[in-house]
Amino acid sequence: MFVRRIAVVGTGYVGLTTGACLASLGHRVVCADVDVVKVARLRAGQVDILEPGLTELVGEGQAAGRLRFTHDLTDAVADAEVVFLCLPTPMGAGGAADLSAVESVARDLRRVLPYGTVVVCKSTVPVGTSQRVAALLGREDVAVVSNPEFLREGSAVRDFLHPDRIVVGSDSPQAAERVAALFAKLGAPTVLMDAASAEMVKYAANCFLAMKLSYVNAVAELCELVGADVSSVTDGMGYDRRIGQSFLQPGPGWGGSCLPKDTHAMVRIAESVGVDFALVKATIDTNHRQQRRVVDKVRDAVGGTLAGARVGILGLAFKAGTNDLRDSPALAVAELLAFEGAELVAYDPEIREPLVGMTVVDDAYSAVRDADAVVLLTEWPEFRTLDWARVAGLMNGVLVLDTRNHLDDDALHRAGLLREGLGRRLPATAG
Ligand SMILES: NC(=O)C1=CN([C@@H]2O[C@H](COP(=O)(O)OP(=O)(O)OC[C@H]3O[C@@H](n4cnc5c(N)ncnc54)[C@H](O)[C@@H]3O)[C@@H](O)[C@H]2O)C=CC1
Ligand SMILES: O=C(O)[C@H]1O[C@H](OP(=O)(O)OP(=O)(O)OC[C@H]2O[C@@H](n3ccc(=O)[nH]c3=O)[C@H](O)[C@@H]2O)[C@H](O)[C@@H](O)[C@@H]1O
Repeated sequence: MFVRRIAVVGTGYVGLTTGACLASLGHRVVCADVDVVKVARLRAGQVDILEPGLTELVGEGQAAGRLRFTHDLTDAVADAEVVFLCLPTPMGAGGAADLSAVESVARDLRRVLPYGTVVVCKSTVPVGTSQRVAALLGREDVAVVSNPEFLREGSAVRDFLHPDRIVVGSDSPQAAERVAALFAKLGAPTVLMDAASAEMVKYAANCFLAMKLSYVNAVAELCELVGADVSSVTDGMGYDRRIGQSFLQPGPGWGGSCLPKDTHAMVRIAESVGVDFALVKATIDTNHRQQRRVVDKVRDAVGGTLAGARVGILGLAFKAGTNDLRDSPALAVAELLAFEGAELVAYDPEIREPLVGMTVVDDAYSAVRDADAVVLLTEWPEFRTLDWARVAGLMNGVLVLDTRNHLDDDALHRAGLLREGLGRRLPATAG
């Protein structure tokens, strides 16, 4: 394998994982970030995001002299052969992706890139961005490649090192080959295509995943009404290999730093070419409906009005295994509950920071104390093994709304609690 000199711009979930993993594959990597505090912490080996294996890889890379951090872009790219852009592309005005970070770095790179560098856009960006980056770079000698990233938070390193596929798109086949070669050691299926298609793959994949989840949440609602059990339904569906078992778990709505923004961006991409992407719009609407359904259930549980009701919240992160709160459905539900006057006490094993509209406490038992109802919003394993008799003794009410179908019915029932999951009928009696 060729060892390449690589620069990675942006050291968030994607950039840090990319940098540390490429260094672990033997490449020489310099990571740049505008956040000087983050750079200083990374130099000291301190990784602030919860990603198994990442701290170790950062330490090993630095110790081996293959991984370095800087806040100086010029320094980072000084002798780079390939430069990865792993910059944020948050939801901007009207739902479109905000490309300001990508564009500003492209402008800055114009004068400092060594001759013949390949610039790789790993950020999720609308079709045409590679061309836009090429125009901003304004360098005939520099090729631009789209290499969308498919890792999930909480398993970023594993996903990066064992990807289902690698997508590399460029209007320069040589540049695409050069980028694909960086990952050769991973032995993953590599799909080469033009830049526009690669940019589209990322949105098409994330929107498909979101659509699958909204579909299953809508099926869960129907199951409640017709008396079916969504777990059995998805089990029965999932054995069909065309459907698959994964990504069929109902929840309080899907969230996170990407599915929400990418579905909105897709709607805007479609609008920009005169298409009304009704399917993706319905996917987003169904997600909001799911969050409201959770609130309706909590309201019912506390006697029809949330004003003055005390609600214990278990879980705030957008899914288990991460401390990321960006676009967390738990926060969306909490906001709706607070809007109706509920008093919220929340616990999440990985969140300690104070949050507006609720009291964040240090343990689950403090969260459920005096609660008229408890709602589980993130599927942390530790919630399965709570002492439910203790919970029952602390609570004021008896209902635990389990929006992740994560808890053991019998354990709660034995403690005299009423557990309501999603997508199944309410148990008739509590103990
Ligand atoms: N978080 C995820 O699981 C995934 C994210 N993506 C995409 O990857 C891109 C990056 O996402 P994340 O890593 O989650 O973002 P992030 O917010 O975790 O990290 C972005 C980093 O870029 C830095 N930054 C911002 N402006 C900069 C500039 N001008 N120069 C240098 N550094 C700068 C920030 O300080 C931050 O450290 C986005 O387009 C996202 O949609 C793609 C796949 C997975
Ligand atoms: O572009 C991105 O940033 C990434 O977005 C998602 O990854 P991630 O945001 O880490 O989270 P997921 O594991 O996909 O979960 C998203 C949301 O769906 C929910 N979910 C997921 C699976 C499921 O069966 N049910 C369910 O409700 C999760 O709780 C979470 O709120 C995609 O899975 C990644 O492939 C993609 O790279």
